[in-house]
Amino acid sequence: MKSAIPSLNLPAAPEAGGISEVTPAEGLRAVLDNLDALVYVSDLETHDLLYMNAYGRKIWGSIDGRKCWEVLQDSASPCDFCTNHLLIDAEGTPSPPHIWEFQNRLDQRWYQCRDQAIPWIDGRLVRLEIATDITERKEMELALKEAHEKARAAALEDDLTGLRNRRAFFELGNQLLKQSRRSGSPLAIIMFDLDYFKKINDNHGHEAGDEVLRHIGQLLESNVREADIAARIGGEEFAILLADAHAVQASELAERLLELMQKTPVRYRDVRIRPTASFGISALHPEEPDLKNLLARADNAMYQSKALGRGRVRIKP
Ligand SMILES: Nc1nc2c(ncn2[C@@H]2O[C@H](COP(=O)(O)OP(=O)(O)OP(=O)(O)O)[C@@H](O)[C@H]2O)c(=O)[nH]1
Repeated sequence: MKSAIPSLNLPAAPEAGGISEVTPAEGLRAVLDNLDALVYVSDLETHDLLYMNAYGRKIWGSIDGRKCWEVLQDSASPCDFCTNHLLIDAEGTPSPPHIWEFQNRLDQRWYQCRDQAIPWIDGRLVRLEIATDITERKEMELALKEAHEKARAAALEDDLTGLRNRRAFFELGNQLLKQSRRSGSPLAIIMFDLDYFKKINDNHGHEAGDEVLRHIGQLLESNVREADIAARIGGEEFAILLADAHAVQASELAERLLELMQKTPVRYRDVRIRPTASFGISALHPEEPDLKNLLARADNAMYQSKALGRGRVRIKP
């Protein structure tokens, strides 16, 4: 006895009497309805759903007289991410399959979709989508990406103050410097070192010193703009890169920080500590090779502040 559809390897149907013969359509339906993937066909223009296999109907329900965006997305209009326009070229001939990944709004699962324009049984071109659930892989990828971003953020942050660390200062600072050179906008730097910090540690303990450093971190966080880069670049050394600013603006900010250090003492147990710092300011030269150079000038100015008695601001143009 021969099978009715040998290419589908279906069981042979009896030729006469008994059970009716298996048609090619039934055979294809058996294959499509047992696939572990969504398969659907919709009209490229009207978005009417013409076919959806059992996998899809089980998740998204019946397709009768409904559009793909109603069934698959519960939307009131075509999806803004619809790929129909990518499936045929300007002459109206089918383009190569378009493969993409997205998260379905209704079941919140991730799918890899393979979209293609194919000739339908009545001759018109229609959209065929085959979508495979890739949620587990996607979740693993997203978790890995998140862990990677967290690790990177931690590697660029100073644990004690929450400011950028030295590495981040140079990494981000050099980017900002290049950007400023390209756009021709000014860039200024403030560098400061706390005065007689060793005495704070010696007199009140290391924990009190840490509290002072944290306090300085908060002062910087609340006084620099989003575009600026504030960092702790050494034990009691800080630097701020000020985007789109000249030395005079940097100097004004430094004076304000010095004043705030005096006005808002650090409370540690029963003592109030009023730290001061020596500030050095500089600004980007048109031919500045890198951030190291700019920082070296600010460092030089900072040492002048120390030499002149500390608790002051010096500019080295
Ligand atoms: N509490 C605390 N102290 C630190 C930290 N990092 C560095 N220090 C201390 O900072 C002090 C720096 O001392 P010095 O380099 O002599 O400088 P200074 O006492 O501030 O004196 P001048 O800079 O000359 O005004 C040292 O005692 C370091 O141990 C830190 O993370 N926490």
